[in-house]
Amino acid sequence: MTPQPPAIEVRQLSKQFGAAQVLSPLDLVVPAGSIFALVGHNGAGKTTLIKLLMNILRPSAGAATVLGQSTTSLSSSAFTRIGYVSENQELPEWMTVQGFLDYLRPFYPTWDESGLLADLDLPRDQKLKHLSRGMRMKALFASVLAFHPSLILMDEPFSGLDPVTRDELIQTLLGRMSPEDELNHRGTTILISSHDLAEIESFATHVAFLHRGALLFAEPMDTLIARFREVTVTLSTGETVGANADLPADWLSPESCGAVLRFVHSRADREDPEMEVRKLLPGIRHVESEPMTLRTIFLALAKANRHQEWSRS
Ligand SMILES: Nc1ncnc2c1ncn2[C@@H]1O[C@H](COP(=O)(O)OP(=O)(O)OP(=O)(O)O)[C@@H](O)[C@H]1O
Repeated sequence: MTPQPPAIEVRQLSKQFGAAQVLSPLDLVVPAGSIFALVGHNGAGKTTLIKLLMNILRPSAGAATVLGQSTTSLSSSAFTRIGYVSENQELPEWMTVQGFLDYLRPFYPTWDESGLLADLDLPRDQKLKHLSRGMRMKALFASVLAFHPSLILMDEPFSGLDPVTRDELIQTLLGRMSPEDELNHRGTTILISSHDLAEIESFATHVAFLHRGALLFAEPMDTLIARFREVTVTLSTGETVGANADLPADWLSPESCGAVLRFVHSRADREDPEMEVRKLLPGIRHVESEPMTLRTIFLALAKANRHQEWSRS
């Protein structure tokens, strides 16, 4: 089987607004068929990256392709294969939900909205301007899922939604993704930015972490989860780890209090953390290492980066 080209390929893409460098030159590959999560603090550059991919913004330097076409020259037929959902999207407020779908239908040869309004429990005759936040997001999902896009870019689609609505949207999204077929045509690719890390961890296949406009990592979710462990070391009575101890760089945010040392191991896939600790530190009484969630990994990385930035300044 021939390998599929990536759904998105970004090469040294950067963005400046005036003198402010909002995205540093970054490289990113989003495999076809993946559900790729983009995470990062407020202001990290997630929306800017998604807007560059949609050609809503022009890059300051570098280039990107989506579905094999350069973002700066996306054809109208490419847009019939790309869905875009953003929390801040403007809608034709005067239209009803059904009127909105009727308006969009002629633009998309692959349109099929059957069952969508029922699945999303959307009132077809209600005007968009009278919809609640959750209902608006459902209407947007319906308008995108109806044309079966090959690629969906989603910017914070779950922000401010209650857990039931979020779950309904995720189930509808996953239920309507096209699977890989017998000819090895990859199914739908989703790039999604979100602060809802527990939700993201439950269904994303890949994750990229943007920090102040720089890409810290991008990798499959399972390798990321395998890489990180929270380690607690209890030393024998009388032993301590000094504040200036020379600990490995991949032991993040080490904190010691008396005979207890805690840190986050960021390369636990390479070496068993318990064995490594026993080799490097004398007088160990007990070592415990716990798996981490995407949320706790994100918090540990944020803390480690903050610490690095402070110690550089
Ligand atoms: N048009 C603009 N002009 C100037 N600065 C901008 C513009 N758009 C975004 N920025 C700045 O770019 C940075 C990145 O913003 P962006 O919206 O991409 O971040 P984000 O990661 O999506 O944040 P959030 O999670 O809060 O949505 C911010 O510092 C923002 O103030």
